[in-house]
Amino acid sequence: MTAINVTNLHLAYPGGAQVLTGANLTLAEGEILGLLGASGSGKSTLLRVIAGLQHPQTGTIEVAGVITDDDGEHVPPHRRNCTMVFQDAQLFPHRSVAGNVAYGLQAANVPKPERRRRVAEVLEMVDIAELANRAITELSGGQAQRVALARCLVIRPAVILFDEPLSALDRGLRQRLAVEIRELLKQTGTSAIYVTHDPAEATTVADRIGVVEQGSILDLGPVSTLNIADLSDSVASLLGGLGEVTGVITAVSDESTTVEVVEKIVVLPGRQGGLGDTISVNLSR
Ligand SMILES: Nc1ncnc2c1ncn2[C@@H]1O[C@H](COP(=O)(O)OP(=O)(O)OP(=O)(O)O)[C@@H](O)[C@H]1O
Repeated sequence: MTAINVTNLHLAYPGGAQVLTGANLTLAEGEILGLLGASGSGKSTLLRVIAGLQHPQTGTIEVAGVITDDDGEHVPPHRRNCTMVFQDAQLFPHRSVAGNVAYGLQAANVPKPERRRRVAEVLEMVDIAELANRAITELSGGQAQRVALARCLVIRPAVILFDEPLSALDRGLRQRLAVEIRELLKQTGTSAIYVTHDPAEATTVADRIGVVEQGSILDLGPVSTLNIADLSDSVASLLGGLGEVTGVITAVSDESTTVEVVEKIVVLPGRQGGLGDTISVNLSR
């Protein structure tokens, strides 16, 4: 079974340009897709459509084996086997941390003892057990995103849709949380689409990278085989720009090497050096 199947999606805002023009996407069970794209390319729109918060004009969407959109028929958001994490967390300000996390279980009439057990378990997983009774207004940005993630994980959805969840946080925290989010998704077998502007974050979290361009989704394939030399200029620029650059390696694995060049991030295929090494990269073709 596939986690998500999107076929030939079209969407235009009233009075606006066509945003999605025949977008196709397949996400395997347990897979994480990192989605990049220029500002205004339609990344948020795509996630909102998959979540059921907006309806496409035409096209078919299937989430965890269930058709959710087809020919004017739409399954409401709360009946889809997917949830969404937003940039600004969107927590309920009048509920405590535990109250926010319990919300989805209450709505699903999960009995109180099981609710308590599952909330405690997931707060432990995202490493904020000690914040259970804390007011939402007293949380840092990073803590708020941990609560938002816990609120999704607790209902055990097949798919989580992330819309720039870490972009309000500073780079160091962003890299750390990106690693944790990947671990949690893999540990729970949850599939995900992860929208971000930051290519380093995308390659840290995702198995595969896609780009939203001109209304459709371009699949760049697995992170381990990403090669900037194969990409068009517009896509390469999303991954860090062109030309000769020198920078410091900030993340390295057998699959990819991330180089930070002042405020620019470049992702290279394979292992190209050690953490903290200075490296020169020629991105011209
Ligand atoms: N409610 C709306 N009404 C009209 N146009 C909209 C609406 N929401 C988004 N748009 C337009 O649709 C296009 C796609 O927007 P969307 O927010 O999906 O892009 P995005 O890739 O997520 O952008 P960003 O990276 O800046 O968040 C943009 O041109 C935007 O101005």
